[in-house]
Amino acid sequence: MWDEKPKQALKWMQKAVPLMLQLDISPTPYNYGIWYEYVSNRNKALNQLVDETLRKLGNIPSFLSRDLFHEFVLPNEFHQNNKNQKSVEQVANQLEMSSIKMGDNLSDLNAVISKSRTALKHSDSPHQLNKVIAYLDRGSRKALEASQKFQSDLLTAQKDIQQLKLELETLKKSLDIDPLTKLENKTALERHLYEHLPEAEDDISLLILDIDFLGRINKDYGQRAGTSLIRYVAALLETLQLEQSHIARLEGGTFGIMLYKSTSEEAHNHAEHLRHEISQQKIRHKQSKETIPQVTVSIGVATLVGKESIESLFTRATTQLKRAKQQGKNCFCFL
Ligand SMILES: Nc1nc2c(ncn2[C@@H]2O[C@H](COP(=O)(O)OP(=O)(O)OP(=O)(O)O)[C@@H](O)[C@H]2O)c(=O)[nH]1
Repeated sequence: MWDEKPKQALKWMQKAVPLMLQLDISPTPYNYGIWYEYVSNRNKALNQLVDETLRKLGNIPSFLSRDLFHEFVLPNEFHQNNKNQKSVEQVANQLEMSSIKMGDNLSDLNAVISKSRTALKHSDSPHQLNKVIAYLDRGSRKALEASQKFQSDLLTAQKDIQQLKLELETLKKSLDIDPLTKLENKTALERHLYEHLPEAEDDISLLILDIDFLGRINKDYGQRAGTSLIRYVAALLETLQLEQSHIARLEGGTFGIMLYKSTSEEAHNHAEHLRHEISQQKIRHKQSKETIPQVTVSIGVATLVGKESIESLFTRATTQLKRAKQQGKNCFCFL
């Protein structure tokens, strides 16, 4: 996508934008990049993935746009600047050098063996035979040393590869974690929802839970107290977590809870359970030791229906949360 002529670039852009509008694709920088590349039709793997995802899900989820963009659209130079990419390249280069050396040493050993064979045909005295044996001995010892060195290079490469794998895993995880509460973030929750979508049979629910009057708590007790409260609620939600569920902090004092393999009735019961448990907490302000007036939450619940999109599920749960707030808070609403 980086070195075509302006006329060609304009042509592709003019093709990409109407297609995005037609398919109702959000106009994000990631999506522009992906659809530009898509209409250029030069990356079969990308086009296949996009077509398949559209067929299955009806749109391209935001986390997937990001992944596709990084995998297919970013220029190679970017990847080469990437630290992990560089480390992998280094390991591959070292392995390549070791294997070339090992190849050379094996060819040397082959030459020694073949020369020894020829010499053997003409060796009719113990003295000559001794010379051939000594020659073979030297050759095989050299090959043995080379193979030991190769083995140790392989072990080092294995260690480096394991380390890189760990680093990548940690990096991947950190992208999905909310630093404030250590719960997962919205991207991770969306990922879980999309993962469960193919087998969903109206048994996925989304609860959006929001701490009531957080602004007032911030004002009365200070921002730090408000933030501690967010962490407190996060920890409590984790302890009350159902087995088949995922919890994430979406933003501020708002959390998303996805329940899978549970009926809408179970989702309503869980929402009520969470609301009740939180309202029963006696929370003290750390500095003044004063008990904070009852902390409550409002919850919006929506259960996935038919071929509904995740975006629509979020919208419906948010609408229900708004209703709960309007109905006086400390309650849950569903549709
Ligand atoms: N302490 C703290 N406050 C935050 C954080 N993120 C957002 N907020 C605050 O949370 C408050 C949320 O305000 P609103 O959405 O108006 O809601 P509210 O005051 O909780 O009132 P209701 O939701 O209507 O009950 C705002 O004052 C934000 O500044 C955070 O990380 N820490």
